Amino acid sequence: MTDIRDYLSRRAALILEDRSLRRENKLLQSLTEKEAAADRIVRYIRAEEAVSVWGVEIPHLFPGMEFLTSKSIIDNTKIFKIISKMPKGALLHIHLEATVDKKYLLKLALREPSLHVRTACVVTPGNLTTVLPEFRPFEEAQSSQCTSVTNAEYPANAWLPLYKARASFALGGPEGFDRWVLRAMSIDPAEVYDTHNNVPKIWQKFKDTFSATAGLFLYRPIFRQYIRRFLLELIEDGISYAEARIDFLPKYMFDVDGNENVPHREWVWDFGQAVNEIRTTLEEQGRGEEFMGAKIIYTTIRILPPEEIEWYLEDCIALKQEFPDLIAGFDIVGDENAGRPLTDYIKPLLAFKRRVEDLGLNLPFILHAGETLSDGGKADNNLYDALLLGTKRIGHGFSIVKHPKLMELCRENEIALEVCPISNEILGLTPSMSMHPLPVVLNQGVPVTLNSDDPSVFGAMGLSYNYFQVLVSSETTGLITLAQMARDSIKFSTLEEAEKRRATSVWEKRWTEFVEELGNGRGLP
Ligand SMILES: O=c1[nH]cnc2c1ncn2[C@@H]1O[C@H](CO)[C@@H](O)[C@H]1O
Repeated sequence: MTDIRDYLSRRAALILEDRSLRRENKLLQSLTEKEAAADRIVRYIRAEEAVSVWGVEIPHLFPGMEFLTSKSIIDNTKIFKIISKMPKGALLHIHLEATVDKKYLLKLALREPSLHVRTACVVTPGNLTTVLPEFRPFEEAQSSQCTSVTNAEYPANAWLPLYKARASFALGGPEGFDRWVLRAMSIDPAEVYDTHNNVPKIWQKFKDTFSATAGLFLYRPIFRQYIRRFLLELIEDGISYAEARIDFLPKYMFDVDGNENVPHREWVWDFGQAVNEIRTTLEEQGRGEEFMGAKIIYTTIRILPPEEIEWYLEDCIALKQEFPDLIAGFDIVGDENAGRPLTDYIKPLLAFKRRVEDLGLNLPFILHAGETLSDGGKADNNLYDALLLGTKRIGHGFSIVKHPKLMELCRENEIALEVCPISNEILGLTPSMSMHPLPVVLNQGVPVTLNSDDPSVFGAMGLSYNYFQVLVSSETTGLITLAQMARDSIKFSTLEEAEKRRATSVWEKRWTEFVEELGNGRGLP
């Protein structure tokens, strides 16, 4: 092979062969002119911004770098503005407790006179960043001789009315109180990249954000408004359907009377009500096509002793029977490195599978697995169990690239990965998107959907930031790859076939409008 033309054609053939498993390959062979133009435009702008935005040496920037230090830069890029307008299909991996903007959540809380707050010790300048607020409602205001958690006389764990504790907060007044609470409910760059820069430490902080939020989230008047806001936030970012994981480990939430007595069926009921209301509102505005609804993936946490999981599995089945359109599947969540592996639960999980089959329910496992750096450890091995248990999709599957056989299984049996790029970076699995295993998975032809996991904790609202990080960190990946993932998000959802057809055709219509706008320049920032 010494002839240059011969060399170049063999080179092109080799590249084509190398990429032949990629799922967008078929699409690429049959692009409309407008799609091809939109793809070229995005590639052009990306290349230009790789130099003008990300080519700066001091401070060292690069596309796909740490999210929290680059977010304000991302916000101002043309690529981000374009991606924000793209229709995204379905969002299949999101933990409801970590979705709604925390400032909005705090605003909701401050409107609730029955809410109280407490801390495990006096809050001081020295412990401000580590002491967590805990919230809960009481029917009658609780009184204490002391009105402030910052007062040296504050008795540990004494409940104070929220508005009093806020007004009397000595470390910056009400604004200081808000800063303290918001900080406890989210993660900041100094924690991710400095004080908590490894997996166990950042998981500790991550779990604290859920503890700080729990008392607000699990208060019914807030819960109801929270779900509405969650749905509106999705729709705002071009997402038309979601399967949200909810942690059902607490058996009750607090009701408006301050009693902890609202059972799970009421949570699901409230969720369904919110979905219906948002649907009606959008239909009234002539925007009905933007929203196909939302479902719940029932989850419990991998700290649960195996003998206790049966109650939750039965609970999940009962909820599915009562709300067949709202319960999408079952999962066990939490830190896979620290918590129990799936093997601890095999017996009850197999029994659940049999029960579900006998009852003729459509209630699949949709399991977290392989969200880890380990190779052959218990968290990595969860992948074997998730697949053997017949998981419909895999939550994360970060470590699957170490297992060619498992990738083959996912490809052959069409088991999609729910990839959460920003989550993986912030939770310490990769220093940047350039090191993320996503390209390996894509090149192996494994179906992938992109997801946000815990957007309000990571400060990455919607899906656009995750789409952005993926698009800018690979030159193979283009707009058409993202389109494939968006299509796949509908295909691998638990929607019924007829609903999928409808969702896909609406998506196609919005996609066509999107590429046309890009092609004719109107959609350009
Ligand atoms: O990326 C994740 N992997 C595993 N568990 C998670 C992740 N994000 C959130 N949670 C867990 O989900 C529960 C709330 O639904 C929380 O317990 C949180 O730790």
